[in-house]
Amino acid sequence: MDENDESSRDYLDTGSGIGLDTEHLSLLGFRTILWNCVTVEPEEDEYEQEAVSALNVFNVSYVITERIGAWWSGCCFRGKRSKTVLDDVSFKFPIGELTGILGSSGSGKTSLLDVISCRTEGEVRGHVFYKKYACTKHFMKQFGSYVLQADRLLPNLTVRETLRYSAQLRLPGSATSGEIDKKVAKVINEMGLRTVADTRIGGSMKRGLSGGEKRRVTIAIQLLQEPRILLLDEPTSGLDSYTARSLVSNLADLAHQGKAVILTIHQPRFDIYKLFDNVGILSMGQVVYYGKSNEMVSYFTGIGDPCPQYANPLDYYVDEASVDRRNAESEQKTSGRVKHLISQYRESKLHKDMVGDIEESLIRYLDARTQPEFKRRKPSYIYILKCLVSRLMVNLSRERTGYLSRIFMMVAFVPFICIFLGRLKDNQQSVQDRIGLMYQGSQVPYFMGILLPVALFPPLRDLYYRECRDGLYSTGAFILAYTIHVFPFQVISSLIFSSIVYWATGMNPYLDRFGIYTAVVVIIHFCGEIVTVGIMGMFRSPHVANSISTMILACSGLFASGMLRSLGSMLDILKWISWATLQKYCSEILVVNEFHNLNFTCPNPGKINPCLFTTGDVYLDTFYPGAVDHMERNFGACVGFAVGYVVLTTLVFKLKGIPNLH
Ligand SMILES: Nc1ncnc2c1ncn2[C@@H]1O[C@H](COP(=O)(O)OP(=O)(O)OP(=O)(O)O)[C@@H](O)[C@H]1O
Repeated sequence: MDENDESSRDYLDTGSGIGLDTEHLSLLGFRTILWNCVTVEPEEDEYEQEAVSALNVFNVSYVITERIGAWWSGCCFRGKRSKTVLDDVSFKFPIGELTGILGSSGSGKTSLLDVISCRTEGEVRGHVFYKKYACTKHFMKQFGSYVLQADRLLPNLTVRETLRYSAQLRLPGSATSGEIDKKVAKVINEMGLRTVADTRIGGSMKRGLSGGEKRRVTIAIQLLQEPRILLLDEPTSGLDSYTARSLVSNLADLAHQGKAVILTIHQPRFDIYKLFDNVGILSMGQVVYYGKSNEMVSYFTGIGDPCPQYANPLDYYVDEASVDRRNAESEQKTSGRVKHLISQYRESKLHKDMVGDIEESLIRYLDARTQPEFKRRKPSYIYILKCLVSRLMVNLSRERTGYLSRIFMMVAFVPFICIFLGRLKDNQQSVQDRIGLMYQGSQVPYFMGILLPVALFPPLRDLYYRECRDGLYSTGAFILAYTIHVFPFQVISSLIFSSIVYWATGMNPYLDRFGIYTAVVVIIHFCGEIVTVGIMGMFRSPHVANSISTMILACSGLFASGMLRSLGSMLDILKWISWATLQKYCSEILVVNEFHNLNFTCPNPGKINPCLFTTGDVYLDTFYPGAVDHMERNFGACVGFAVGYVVLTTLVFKLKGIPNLH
């Protein structure tokens, strides 16, 4: 799904609004709501001042299409089936209050947050509006924040650095360094991170923050842009009960400062329950209870299901709302009970009053509907690029293994090449040795270019997915920043590699030829990395990217280099394909660079060991005819490939879109 595809919430945002007014209440069931797009800042409007203002979710259903059977069966109708994830649910989330959404696994909690934040993958019906504003993707990007279940943070940055870089990307371009620092200090205090502000985040290999502190950092990042709506998917998962309580208490404080804070949670302790202003219990995509937390027990008691003494009400009622699927009999029994609870809630005064309230708000929303002007003054492209490059550099500089492997991994291959080939001579056998050496020169840098991103790119990609979804920067800026940050390392490692291999094996001893060899190694190394990154935009698994990229390298080495088999004797189709490979051009450059103007000795001319190649040019005329005259063309093609791969990688990431991360 395209991140910028506003039409995915088409039920909210098309048309002119002509003819829709309060008399059209009968239209409450319709799918498309319209508004006039005028430029009003939310604070400036009296509608904003009203105590009834809230985030409203009205009659929302969410249906996804899931594939069944083998992957190829998805292309015909029979291979798919629809699943109703949320079925006609309504909520009124008051501003300034903390709401907990509970339910057993698969009850639709995360899906509800997905719908509110416009991150859905299926068909959504119903209305989501905040005061008089439709909650479109644009609106949510500007005024809402969604804290996902997983913390996607760079492990080598400190808390302060993480927040500082995020602030640079999030705050208006006009924000000064002092303002950014102030903002960062504020959220550090708000989330209770003062004592760990200068501690590294840490990762699986190197310990840093605790799980609870990482959650706080993730939330703090979202607070930087002062959202009005804060959604959190299981913020307490994996935390001990004390840490979970203190986190929820923080969230309650934030809500009471005037935000609508909604979090999903599995089974909170009683002291967490007391922190919620409102509680919603979902089951099978429907609502079992939604209302004030302190009225929940009396509601259930009223419908004949009192909470046993000493039981935690949330535990008890979430259990009551769960379906036991261990066997058919218990499934039938428990699902009957849950259906009864759902229908009782739908018939309850509590639900009817809330729906009545939302309908009233909907009429007012329809009358006053408008959208705030989306005029977030983003930082300039150059500023964003500088910030991204700087963050990548700092992150890499803190990771010794990654940093050293960027410089020395290719060099580790040098001894094998030198020991295997030894020092080149100028006899007939050295023709074969030279070809072997050129082949290594065209393969090793590419292969090393594959290995590095397989290990180092995935966490950066995850961070990009989150930040790009939050609208902080474009795909192009990310790929360019990545390219800029790896390029110096590629030049350095290629230079070390070529300096040793070139002089130790005794290739053509001219500085200009050494320069050409090095330049080709840099280009090949660069292309190997960027192609792999592009494939990782297509496939989530780094191992798949590794395999595909290695296969591309092996195949193009086979039929495009001319070093394993003469190009002239190959099938025409393979010859044509070879024109579309980097290997063809860089191999020609390497071979000409080494063989042109080279003389070979011929010990017994005309007798045994017939002298096939008296000079390197004879070899070139035989196997690479015309290559000497194509040096500029071939160089141009290699540079073109490098630039083309960057563009292609950006396109792949853009077209593939951002997966629905949780
Ligand atoms: N994009 C999707 N594709 C397939 N199934 C989906 C999708 N989104 C939601 N579902 C299904 O909808 C149901 C509700 O999922 P959801 O993630 O909202 O549940 P949840 O209550 O958050 O569960 P948990 O507590 O385990 O995270 C599940 O059965 C899930 O498999």
